[in-house]
Parts: sequence; C-alpha cells; structure tokens
Amino acid sequence: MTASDHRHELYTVDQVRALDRRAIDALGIPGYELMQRAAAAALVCLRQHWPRARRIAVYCGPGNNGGDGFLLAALAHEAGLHADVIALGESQGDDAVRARREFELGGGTVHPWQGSGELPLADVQVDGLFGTGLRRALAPDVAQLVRQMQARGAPILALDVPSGVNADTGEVPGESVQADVTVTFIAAKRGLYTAQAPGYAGQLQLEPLGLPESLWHGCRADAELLRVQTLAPRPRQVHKGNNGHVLAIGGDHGTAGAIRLCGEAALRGGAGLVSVATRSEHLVALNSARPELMAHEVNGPQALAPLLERATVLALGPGLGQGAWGHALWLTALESGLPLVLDADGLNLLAREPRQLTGRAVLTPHPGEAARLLGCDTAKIGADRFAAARELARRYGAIVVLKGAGSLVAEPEGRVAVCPWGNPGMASGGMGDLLTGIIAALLAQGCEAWQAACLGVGLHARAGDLAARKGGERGLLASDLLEPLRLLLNGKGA
Ligand SMILES: NC(=O)C1=CN([C@@H]2O[C@H](COP(=O)(O)OP(=O)(O)OC[C@H]3O[C@@H](n4cnc5c(N)ncnc54)[C@H](OP(=O)(O)O)[C@@H]3O)[C@@H](O)[C@H]2O)[C@@H](O)CC1
Ligand SMILES: Nc1ncnc2c1ncn2[C@@H]1O[C@H](COP(=O)(O)OP(=O)(O)O)[C@@H](O)[C@H]1O
Ligand SMILES: [K+]
Repeated sequence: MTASDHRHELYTVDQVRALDRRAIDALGIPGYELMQRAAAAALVCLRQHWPRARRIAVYCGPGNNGGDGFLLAALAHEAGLHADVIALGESQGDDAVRARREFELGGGTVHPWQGSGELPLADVQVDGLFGTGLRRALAPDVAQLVRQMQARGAPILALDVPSGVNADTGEVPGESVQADVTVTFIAAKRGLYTAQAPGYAGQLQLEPLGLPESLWHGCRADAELLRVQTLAPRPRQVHKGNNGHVLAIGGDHGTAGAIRLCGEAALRGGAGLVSVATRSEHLVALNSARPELMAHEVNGPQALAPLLERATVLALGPGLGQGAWGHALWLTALESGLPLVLDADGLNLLAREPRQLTGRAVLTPHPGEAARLLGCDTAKIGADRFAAARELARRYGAIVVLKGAGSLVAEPEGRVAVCPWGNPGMASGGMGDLLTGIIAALLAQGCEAWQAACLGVGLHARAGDLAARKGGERGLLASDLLEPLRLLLNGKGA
C-alpha cells in the first residue's frame, strides 16, 4: 500500500500534527523539507489547473501555512512566473522565517498588509494565510483582506485549508477564503468535508508529499470517506418475498406527500413489497399515483398491528405529526422490535420520550432534529458535527445519519463515515423523506444497519448529483431523484 491509498481516511488536526511530528522525528525528514515538498506540490497543482497563469499573488500568514506560501512564491519566481507576495505581519517559527528569507534571497519583495490598500493584479491568487493552526475567527483586518481577495475575482488556490475554515469541524467562525481548489498536504483533514467547509474548499486535492507507508503504522484515522458501493446482483430465482416488506408509517392530515415519497423511494430502493399505514383521506391519491404501494387506512394501534405482523422493516416518521394519532402509532411501532428507520416526527417524539433503541435501527436527523434529540441548540450541532453524531449514536444505541452538506453516518462505537456527494439543489422539501425510504429498502434487502445507512446516504446524494447534472440545482425535486437512484442502485449512470 502507498500513501495515496489513505485518501479515504480522514484525520483530526491533532492526528495530522502527530503525523507531521512522526515524519520529522521518526523518519528524519526535516519540517523545512516537508514545507518544500508542499510548496512544490502546490505549484504543480496550480499549473495543472491554470496552465496559462503568468502572474500570481501569494498571501502569506505568520505561521507555517505562510511558509508554504513563501516557498511556493520562490519556486514560481524561479520558474519564470511573476509572483507578488503580501504578508500578514512577521513570520513566526524557524521554518516560516527561513522560507520567507528564501523568497527574499531569490529577489522577491514582501509587501506587508497594512489593513487596507490595493491588491496586486493576478491570474491566480494563492491563500497561504492560515492552515491547521487557525484557532479563532479572522480578525477584522484579515477579514477585510479576504473580502478584497474575493472581490478581485481571480481564482483562488488554498494551501492545505481555506483560511477561515476550522479543519477539525468544518465550521467557519467568521469570514473565510472561498477557494476554487484546495490542495491539502499529507493527510485529508476531516473538517474539509462537512458543515460549512464544502462551500469554501472548492475542489479538494490531497498531496501526500511522498511520505512512506510506515508513517501511517499505528495511526488510526478518525473517520472515513464513503466510497461508491452497490449491492450484489440478485440471484436469478428470487421472488418478492426475498426482498423484504417495508411498512412506511406516517402521513397525518395534510402531509400525504411525505409518506408517499418515502414509500416510492422504498420501491425504487428495491424493496420487494411496500405498504403504507396512513390516514384514510390519503388512500385514493396514493393508490392512483403509485399503484405498487399498498396503502392502508390506519386509525390507531389496533389497525396497525396486522400490518406490523407482515412487515420486515419500518420507515417511521415522515409526516407522522406529534399528535395523539402519531404518538400512538409511534409507540406501537417501536414496541414491535422490527428493524427501522426513524425520521422527522419519529425523531421529535423520541426527543420527547427518549429511549435506547434495540436491534437494527437507523436515525436520520437533520441538525434541527439532532439538537432536539441532544437537548441543545442547532449552533452547537454545527460547531462539531462529528461529536454530535457520535453522541447521538451512543445515547440512542443506533446508527445515526446526521444530514446536511457532508452528511455523517455514525455508529455507537464511534465509527464515522462522511458523504462527499450531494449538492445545494437537495435543500428542498421531501429530500429527507426519500432518504428514509431508501435506507428502509436496503435494510429490507438484508443489509446491516451500518451498511444500509452508508449505502443509502451515498446513493441518495449521488442520485441528487446525477439529477442536478441533468437539469441544474435550482428547482430540483425530491421525486427527480427516483430514476437516477434506480440507475445507481444497479451500477449504471455513474
Ligand atoms: N508542520 C509541518 O510539518 C508541516 C506544516 N505545513 C503547513 O503548516 C500549516 C500549519 O502551520 P502552523 O501550525 O504554523 O499554523 P498556521 O495555520 O500557519 O497558523 C498559525 C499562525 O496563525 C495565527 N492564527 C491562528 N488563527 C488566527 C486568526 N484567526 N487570526 C490571526 N492569526 C491567527 C497563530 O497565532 P496564535 O494563535 O498562535 O496567536 C499562528 O501565528 C499547515 O496547515 C500546512 O500548511 C506543511 O508545510 C507541511 C508540513
Ligand atoms: N447543501 C446540501 N448538500 C448536500 N446535501 C444536502 C444539502 N441540503 C440538503 N441535503 C440533503 O437533503 C436531505 C434533506 O433532508 P431533510 O432536511 O430531512 O428534508 P425534508 O424534511 O424536506 O425531507 C438530506 O439528506 C440532506 O443531507
Ligand atoms: K490556507
């Protein structure tokens, strides 16, 4: 295995620092050498993305991220590019000071940033302000610089991390550079893939800097990136009874759409049979819109009982409401002990009446629902989505999908996977109902809860990307994902 095989592993900032230290102390590669390798890799990346660039402007902060910037500017200058360097204050630390001197010895001039002023013209701007050392929101004068860089309009290559993004959590506590490309060094930082970071990192490129495999021995990643996965082909002789029977429960007065989308997604996700337990007024519409769904009038727990006997998996919550009807069905469904996906009001009821879930259970909260389940505010969830997802999984004894850009899948023992797909077109009503149905269908076909959640989240997000590629992000409807979902599930359309 080579270092490049670690690109699906995600690390915390502390872990990346430990890897840096190990490269220096155990492998004997000086920090300055790593900085030189980072600068050289970044210049290659810059020239690959912008082969016609002749003038670059490099913005350097006081730490080692700035050091990377100075050395990149020195290399660019040697290669015949015009490189302007703008520095935030004095450089700190031996390597950064030496890098700055190297640039100056090569004939370069460093322009200190005075808090205001014109920025140089450039074909590409390089962000070497802050990397993994960012510890707080950018100060007003730095935020002003970032706004001016952005207003310049030239594309931005961020070194290691877009300045302003917390590489551990993906949180952006104030202003941040919005990069077109981020070239990140040695190991993938987990925070670049979730929360607000995906909106700032642009295209992510990992450069392992030629470090040997032995660097990773004994260093476990904190999380992993989801990979493209599909199910094995179906055996020729299967019948519908082999593919499970999903019972979708929900659709109180006025919310028929949620349970219909969930049921349709379960069908398109490959469940053998899908029943819907809902209010009587929805039956005609459900039957005529999607005759393959078996819609049942359920007035209360007694009518639910025979449906529970036939079901193998439950999708509990879309449009369920939190009134007496929804609550009674929720209790009866949970008591059945069937494998289930719990979403929407199914989660809100769980927040009201907390309990450990047993057996195969997947919870799919968005940050608002997650906050209710943990008894905190939504901002706290966004401040560390990794911690929130892990705590939810532990507290409720279930697999948890924390939705939103860079959805996380967490299990009670602490394993976390991050979804690199999906797009802002998916920020529209009904998308979550679809995910519930897909995961339920995968459980029904025999997947374990972790596998169903990972595969379901990946298929849902990739279906969203495929649908958006066809017609654009704005105006994307949840039901537009159903056809691409079917293609991807069968290994087509990628
Ligand atoms: N080590 C290695 O082997 C390798 C490291 N590499 C590179 O080094 C980077 C990490 O370097 P780093 O640790 O020096 O941190 P960096 O991101 O430059 O920032 C620290 C400085 O910023 C300051 N500061 C922080 N937040 C601030 C704020 N909001 N507003 C204002 N100031 C703020 C902070 O000040 P302090 O908080 O200490 O007061 C300190 O002065 C890494 O991302 C990669 O690019 C590569 O070369 C490969 C090998
Ligand atoms: N900006 C985005 N990038 C990627 N995925 C997104 C984005 N916005 C929403 N999604 C996905 O769409 C789904 C929305 O779910 P949810 O908020 O429960 O919607 P609803 O309640 O309307 O069904 C989630 O799977 C979420 O991860
Ligand atoms: K940076």
